Amino acid sequence: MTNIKFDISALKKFVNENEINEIKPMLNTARDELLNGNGVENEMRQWMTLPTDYDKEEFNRIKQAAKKIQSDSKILVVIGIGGSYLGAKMALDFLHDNFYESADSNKYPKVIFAGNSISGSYVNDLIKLIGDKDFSVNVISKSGTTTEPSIAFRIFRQLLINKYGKDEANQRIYVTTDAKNGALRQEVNENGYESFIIPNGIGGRYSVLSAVGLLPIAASGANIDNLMQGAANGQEHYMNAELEDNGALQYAAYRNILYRKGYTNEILENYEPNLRFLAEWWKQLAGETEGKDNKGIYPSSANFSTDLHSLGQYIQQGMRNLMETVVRIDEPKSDFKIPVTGNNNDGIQYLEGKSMNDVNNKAFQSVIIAHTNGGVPNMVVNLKNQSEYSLGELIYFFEFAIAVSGYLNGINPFNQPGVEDYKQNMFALLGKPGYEELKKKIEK
Ligand SMILES: O=P(O)(O)OC[C@H]1O[C@](O)(CO)[C@@H](O)[C@@H]1O
Repeated sequence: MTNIKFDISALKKFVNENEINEIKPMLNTARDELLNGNGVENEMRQWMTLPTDYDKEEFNRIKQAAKKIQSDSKILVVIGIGGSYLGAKMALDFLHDNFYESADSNKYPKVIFAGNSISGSYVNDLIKLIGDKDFSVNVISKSGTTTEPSIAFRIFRQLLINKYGKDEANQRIYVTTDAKNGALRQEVNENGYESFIIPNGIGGRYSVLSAVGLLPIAASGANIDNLMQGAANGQEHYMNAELEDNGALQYAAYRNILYRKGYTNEILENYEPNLRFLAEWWKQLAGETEGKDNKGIYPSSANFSTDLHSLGQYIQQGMRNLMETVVRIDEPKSDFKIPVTGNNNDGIQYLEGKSMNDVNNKAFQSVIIAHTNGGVPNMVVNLKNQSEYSLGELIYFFEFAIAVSGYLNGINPFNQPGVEDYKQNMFALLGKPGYEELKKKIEK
């Protein structure tokens, strides 16, 4: 039993039946490469068994740390970027109510993210928000040398020291990093911070079910046992089931069939505002995994019905290189009845007393019909609900599908060499020692 139903009924006019049979042998080869480890960079597949094979002692320490943060902090500042940020942010939004960050009554600390931009204004605003409130810091970086989180850590560590003194500040800093290497590991060794490990065989974008995601998620009051159980269910199913019964494999197959026909851009969509960051997380997962060797589906996102009033025009009638994947929630967290007012000045009297979820669902159905008529293939990931368990399975669904998709498209799904190029230039322009030659070259 899975909590996801992958639906391709809107693809009929775009994909012939024989096409899935034609791609199946290649898909199975890609799947086997992933499962058996005979693909490139096979040591980076530790995420695949993480939901069942994780450090239980560390898992308990994460829960203990979360309890301590809940008891002594009103704010947890989570510092990280890319895979060291997006998974936790996505999960928090997905699991909590839409305004959890601004709710004063929350019995759990607000979890606020930092170190994911180089904005001085953002830092000032966050310092203002913290004010005289008690806070802790969870700094997350596998390399320990990423510029954005390094800057933020300097700032918020100093703020902690100024407020609490060095000894107590050290008790309020939680570090998630490599087991042995990197600047942060050295800081842990020097200062005795509580620390958690990003396993060697897990890249940032596949790390949400490690301490990277688990500590912020647990600190926010969400249930990480259920999250892991849902992911374990996903692991069991998607690693073993054959194509006919395996939504993740089907998703990998169909998006590649479409890609090869010229649908080079995929838009991940939702109809619930707190799924916005699901797409942000997915964009890194898909983009860093697949976009290399001058190929790969370009991952983008849209939030409906909001963006039907902005991007909707382009999707309906713009360049026909788009495909859409909708993540739809079968049982939304709650519903609201449209008020009865007794007049029709706004023209929506016919909706009086109707459920907003029903209206939302009709919007979803209408969009699928309109967009497919307009020449945009649509796939739907139906997810049962927004529980921790369902999210765990959804995370596994996408990780597995995108990794298979990468091998299927003949690239290394586990590296990201292209990200380095701008960094080299930035280091040179900022005058980092060792980059003198490059600086001269750029300036010339
Ligand atoms: O955890 P780190 O080492 O700070 O890296 C953060 C992110 O930066 C990247 O390396 C790209 O710059 C991502 O792959 C990664 O998720």
